Order: sequence, then C-alpha cells, then structure tokens
Amino acid sequence: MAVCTTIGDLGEFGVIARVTARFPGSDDVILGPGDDAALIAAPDRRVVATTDVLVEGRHFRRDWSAPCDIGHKAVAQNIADLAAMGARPTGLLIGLAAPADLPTAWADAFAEGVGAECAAAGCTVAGGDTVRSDLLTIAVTALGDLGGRSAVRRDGARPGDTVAVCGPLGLSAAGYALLTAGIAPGHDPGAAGSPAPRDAAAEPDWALCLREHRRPGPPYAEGPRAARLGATAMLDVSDGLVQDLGHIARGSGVAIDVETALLHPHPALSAAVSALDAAGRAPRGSVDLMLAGGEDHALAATFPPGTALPAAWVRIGSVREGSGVTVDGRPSQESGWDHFGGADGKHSGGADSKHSGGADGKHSGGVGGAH
Ligand SMILES: Nc1ncnc2c1ncn2[C@@H]1O[C@H](COP(=O)(O)OP(=O)(O)O)[C@@H](O)[C@H]1O
Ligand SMILES: Cc1ncc(C[n+]2csc(CCOP(=O)(O)OP(=O)(O)O)c2C)c(N)n1
Ligand SMILES: [Mg+2]
Ligand SMILES: [Mg+2]
Ligand SMILES: [Mg+2]
Repeated sequence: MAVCTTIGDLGEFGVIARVTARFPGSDDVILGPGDDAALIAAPDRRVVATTDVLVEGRHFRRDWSAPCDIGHKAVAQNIADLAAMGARPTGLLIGLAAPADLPTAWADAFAEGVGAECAAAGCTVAGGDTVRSDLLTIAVTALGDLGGRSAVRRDGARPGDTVAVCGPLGLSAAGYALLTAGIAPGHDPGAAGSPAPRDAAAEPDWALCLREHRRPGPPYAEGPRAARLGATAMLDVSDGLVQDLGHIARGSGVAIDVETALLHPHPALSAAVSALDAAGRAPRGSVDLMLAGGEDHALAATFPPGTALPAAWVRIGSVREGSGVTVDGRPSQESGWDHFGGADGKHSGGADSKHSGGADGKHSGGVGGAH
C-alpha cells in the first residue's frame, strides 16, 4: 500500500477522518463531526459566538512555528475572545483551507495542537470544513456559554473604574521581532511533530517570548472570574494594549489613563529587547512593546472602584470622563496592528509610526517607553 505523504493523497474525507480523530470528547457537544451540522448544548439559551481567521504569511509562518503550535494558537486566539466576554467555550468549528501538497504529518500535528488546546480549555471541535486552497487558511468559530451572567462588553466602563490586565504583555510581539530579525531560529518545516524537548539551561533568556509568540496561553478562566467580580468592560489584547483599550474608551464614552510605572516588563521581554538592541534592531523598549504589542491575548478589563483584584490581575490605570487613551498623561496615538493600515497594510498609527514601528516597522509605537 502506498504511504500517504500529503493530504492530496488522503483525499478530503481521509483528511477529515484523520483530523477529527484527534479531538477530545465534551459533554457540551451533543452531535460532533459527521452530520450536516453539529448539535451543541446552550445551557442558558444565549450563545456567545466569535470567529477569527488565521492566514499563512499574515498570522503564522510554517518555517517559524510548528504545526502543533499553530493549532494551539488558532484555538487560543478564539477562546480568548469568549473569555473576554466572560464566557467559557462550549464548542468550536474549524475551517481548514489547505494546499493538496500539505504533508499529512503537518495536518496530523496541527490537529493534535487543536485537540490539546481544546482539552486545556475544556471544550472540543464540533465540526468544520475542509477545502483545497493555494493559501493555507484556518478559520475558527468558537461558541460559548455565559453561565447565566451578563456578557462583559466594551461599552460598560465608567469614570472611576480601575483598568487592569491579566496575562503577559509584549512577549509575543518581542518573539515576532526576534523571528523577523533572524535572531530567533525558525522552525524546521521538515519536523512536522512537536518541537524537541527543551533544555532550559541552554535556552536564551528571551526564549519565553518565542514560545509565547508561537503558542500564547490566554488566562481563559480569568474571563468568567472577572465577570463574576463585576468587570464593567473587557477584551483580549490581540492588536496592542493601547489600541485595544481605545475600543473600550470609544465604546464606553470615557477616557482611559495608562501609567507606565505600573507596567513591569517580564525579564524575558527585557532580554529580547537587549538582543534586538545588540543586533541593531531595537527601535523600541520593553514598555513600548507592552503598549503596542498584541497576540499575547492577555485580558484587559475595567472594574468598579474598590474591587479587590485577584492576584493574577495587575492594575495599570484608571477610567475618567473624557475620550481617548493617555499614557502617562499624554494622549496616545492609536498604535497596534491593523490588517489594512500602513504602506504595506500591516501597521496603523500617526505620521511618525513608520519610523517608530517594531523591528520590521509593522507595529506602531505607543507613547511612553520610560523603562
Ligand atoms: N467581516 C465581518 N463581518 C461582520 N462582523 C465583523 C467582520 N469583521 C469583524 N467583525 C466584527 O467586528 C468586531 C471587531 O473585530 P476584531 O477587531 O477582529 O475583534 P477581536 O479583536 O475581538 O477579534 C467584532 O465584533 C467582529 O465580530
Ligand atoms: C507571519 C506573521 N506576520 C505578522 C504577525 C503579527 N500579527 C499578525 S495578525 C496580528 C494581530 C492579531 O491578529 P488579528 O487577526 O487582528 O486578530 P483579532 O484582533 O481579530 O483577534 C499580529 C500582531 C504574525 N503573527 N505572523
Ligand atoms: Mg477578530
Ligand atoms: Mg480576536
Ligand atoms: Mg485585530
């Protein structure tokens, strides 16, 4: 019998059978892959629904990330959006558009990553679609349950609220900068499976940035927890902290003040900036990366005054009457990722953003950088 080396060899239904065999079980999925549609429990009669699409070359590179990392990230990015509403995931739908020459081992390892991240988040894949495409594209739809609570939207922040974040900031952007600069090694596309076990002693100090870029770990449970604590607005930081807080400021009709003295760069982030600096590739400091970097999928939320924040949450500023986002009292230009912004369609920002962008000029700089 011929060995199947590509998904073209397997055929559409062969791919589906192989991929779906790698997903965990879940009580929320009443009917999973195999019928015309899936059946998912909706315990409180409302369903939280979100979708994020990942495109090769835009969101990931096969020579930068292992297929299992890309599976993890596709799931994480979507469940982070559910968490940011205060919801837990109940089921995912995954659209896979892939070239026929995609190695079967790549699809297997991708599905392993998807399944493992689902298991970590307490959900599974209920269905999807598999089609042929020149451009590898992964479209995830995630459905979630609010457990009887109100959704935490972007329009509820009130003057006097505390602004807090949970999860890392800037690490993923630093990982991206390290890969772009060629300082961090890429992933060997020939090695389709999990990356080799790591030898912590041999790792550079910035290794966490690379791992965070490839496989972010949003604090899923903290979304519902923040909702229970009375969070007035919340989102996950995907495009950049300042830009994303701008959505809350606009949606809520308030101003948000961020204090950089409250932003404490992770040592791995500082190490990445030093490595970029040494290579002549660090136009921005750690705090700038924390303000403008996205893709860590940390949660940012506003809480009523006097809320006792759980240990995982760090206060970074406050809400007042007005509009816009300030950093250390200075109005900040919108900074962060815009798929259609900038000359090459990748970064947004004011007039100077082309020069204050990340290592490759794709993120625009935030204000600050005192650290
Ligand atoms: N093509 C589209 N059709 C309908 N709604 C969209 C489309 N693209 C984005 N949206 C909506 O616009 C809002 C902002 O999108 P986005 O910035 O991608 O959110 P997030 O950062 O939370 O993933 C979301 O509510 C999303 O559902
Ligand atoms: C190859 C590659 N180039 C650039 C980036 C950086 N990048 C791509 S999308 C993005 C922003 C987040 O993705 P988006 O699709 O905007 O997610 P959403 O805001 O909808 O959650 C960033 C920082 C990357 N991760 N990989
Ligand atoms: Mg989105
Ligand atoms: Mg998103
Ligand atoms: Mg975005």
